[in-house]
Amino acid sequence: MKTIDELVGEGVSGKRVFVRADLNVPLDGDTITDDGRIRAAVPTIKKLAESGARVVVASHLGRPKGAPDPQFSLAPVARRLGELLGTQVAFATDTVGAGAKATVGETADGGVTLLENLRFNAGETSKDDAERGAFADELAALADAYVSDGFGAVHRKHASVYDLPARLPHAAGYLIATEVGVLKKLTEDVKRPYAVVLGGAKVSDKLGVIDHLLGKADRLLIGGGMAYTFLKAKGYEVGKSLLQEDQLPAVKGYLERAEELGVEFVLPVDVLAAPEFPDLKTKAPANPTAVAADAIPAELEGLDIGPESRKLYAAKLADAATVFWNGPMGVFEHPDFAEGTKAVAQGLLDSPAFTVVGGGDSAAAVRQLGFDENTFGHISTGGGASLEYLEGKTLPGLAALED
Ligand SMILES: Nc1ncnc2c1ncn2[C@@H]1O[C@H](COP(=O)(O)OP(=O)(O)O)[C@@H](O)[C@H]1O
Ligand SMILES: O=C(OP(=O)(O)O)[C@H](O)COP(=O)(O)O
Repeated sequence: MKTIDELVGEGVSGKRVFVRADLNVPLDGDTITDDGRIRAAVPTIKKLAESGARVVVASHLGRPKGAPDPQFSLAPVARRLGELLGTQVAFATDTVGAGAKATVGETADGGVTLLENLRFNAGETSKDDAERGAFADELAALADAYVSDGFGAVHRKHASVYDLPARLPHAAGYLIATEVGVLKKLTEDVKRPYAVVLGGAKVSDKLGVIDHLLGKADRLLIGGGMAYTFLKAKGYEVGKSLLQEDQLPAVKGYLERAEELGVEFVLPVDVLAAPEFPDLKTKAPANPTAVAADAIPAELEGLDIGPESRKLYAAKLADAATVFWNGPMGVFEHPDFAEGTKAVAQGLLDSPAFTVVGGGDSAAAVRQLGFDENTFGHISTGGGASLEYLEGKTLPGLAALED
């Protein structure tokens, strides 16, 4: 895999260099609520601009349906990127159309242009190779070289991630190198005890990784929406909590295998529950009740781990040597359900463990809850991508960079 330094060493001055970044940031209207992914993209863009390249940056944002949709425009991101780079970032109003061609054509040596959302084009995410390839051809016409730096999207077989590097001289950017370097350590020479904390809401995406982690980790701490499928698998009632009914047999299998292998599963002993999912806009008080995890009343929904579980999870992190954490412990966006996630973040800070936090929401949670991100070993910009890497899967966007 060629590095960006090698590419720059070959000379990029005056060349159009396409940077596939992951600038998929959370937005409230057109206000960016967490700019971590934009900041993570800066070193690569800066290096190329300082080397005289005409930098063409592209990303997806959210999941629009293959056509322009103003709520997913990257315009606010262009403004923020410009502030962070300390330069004007030209924004193309489309991705490969007349607007993009004109804006890229006007980009000076050392200048930066951001294209509009890649996913405004059906070809970007198409499952049809020819349709994706045709879109990749249009993207390739805008550039002379390609730098892959959108780690959060390298697990996607999308045109800009997978097909475009085959059409241009290509290299891996600084973010890809950092992310892969840290995750590699977790797959190769992990220091033990190795604890993995899993939570969040993308339950079916994440259950698969447990199968793999059973052979790697010493301890698995389960919280967030996925905890309830485990509690149910143990025969407990979970009321109105998030439940992945079809995964119950698999989860029962994980619990049995863990016992055979001597891997410790840590599940909540109590949860904070409420009759309704909280209003995340008004943040109106939700009046949660702490209830035992083996008897959640039928009319309640578990929305965070409870106070006893917070102590338990902190204790299980205190003597770990390595921790990987993906997914918040509760609906942290509402203050009534943020304490579990805070307790895990604090537990990691109090522990001597080398800590990797992965995932868009997990990283945002750490920052939004007031923690200094620099005190964590590594905050990954990719949730799904880091989990799939740890699973040992071939990530399309990384495979495409190999020659
Ligand atoms: N008990 C729960 N029930 C429903 N949603 C939950 C629960 N716990 C956490 N969540 C939600 O999970 C979301 C984050 O999940 P996910 O996208 O899987 O994490 P990440 O982006 O870090 O990989 C948050 O928006 C949070 O509100
Ligand atoms: O937010 C992302 O992934 P993550 O929530 O797994 O960290 C990436 O930008 C990928 O987005 P996608 O899951 O819509 O392909």
